[in-house]
Amino acid sequence: MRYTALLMIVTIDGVAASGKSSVSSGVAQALGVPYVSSGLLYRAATLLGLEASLDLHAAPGLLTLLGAHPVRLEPLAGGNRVWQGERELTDDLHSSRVDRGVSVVAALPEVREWVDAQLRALPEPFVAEGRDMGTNVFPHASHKFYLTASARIRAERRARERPEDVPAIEAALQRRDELDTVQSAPAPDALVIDTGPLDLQGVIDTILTRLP
Ligand SMILES: Nc1ncnc2c1ncn2[C@@H]1O[C@H](COP(=O)(O)OP(=O)(O)O)[C@@H](O)[C@H]1O
Ligand SMILES: Nc1ccn([C@H]2C[C@H](O)[C@@H](COP(=O)(O)OP(=O)(O)O)O2)c(=O)n1
Repeated sequence: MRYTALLMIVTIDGVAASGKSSVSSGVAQALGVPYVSSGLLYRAATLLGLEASLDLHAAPGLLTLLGAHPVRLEPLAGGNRVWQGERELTDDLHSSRVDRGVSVVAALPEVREWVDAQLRALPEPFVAEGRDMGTNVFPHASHKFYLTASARIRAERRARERPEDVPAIEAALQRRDELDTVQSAPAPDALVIDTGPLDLQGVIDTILTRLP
């Protein structure tokens, strides 16, 4: 573990499927700290809302559900896990159904407050990834990064994890980029990295060389 990682928050934001969680996991493992995948909490709220047949545009029903059956994020360096009581939700959070609904849920200010409160309660140090880690949730973070890549490249990468073909995934990513625009601006002090020409280790190394 790097000694200097002991009191740091590193934020890695970016667009959908730009590599945030894979890169954060690699950086966190190199630093010997956990990483925190904020999108999983938005995905968990979406999954539970869908399972309960709730209107995803209506915050009160969702918050009542989340209050009655609390969700817990387990921020491990190798991969985050999400629990609702004894039930592990992790494997159900990356379906196309959740992909389609999550931007609607993430646009609700009350749900954003629910997520932010859980994130701010986590003990430092960690690497946090999402859309607004460097702008809204941890503006005081010591090191901030923002990942981009073209929609086609992101769709090609994600096609390896989803049953749909590349054009369908690309269209869905572009739709979600638009819906997520409000909370997805890079922090002014973030280093923007185009991951298109880089492999995963290349992105991780680009970040690690900028950390103390
Ligand atoms: N630079 C890269 N080069 C090639 N594949 C990548 C790169 N970054 C991420 N990937 C792959 O792209 C997919 C999406 O990455 P992921 O980390 O899930 O993105 P995000 O968390 O931004 O949605 C994964 O299969 C991952 O292994
Ligand atoms: N800090 C965050 C993290 C995610 N979100 C929203 C935006 C995304 O559409 C969903 C899911 O995010 P996640 O990072 O898990 O998904 P992608 O891998 O980027 O497709 O949640 C957000 O609004 N703010």
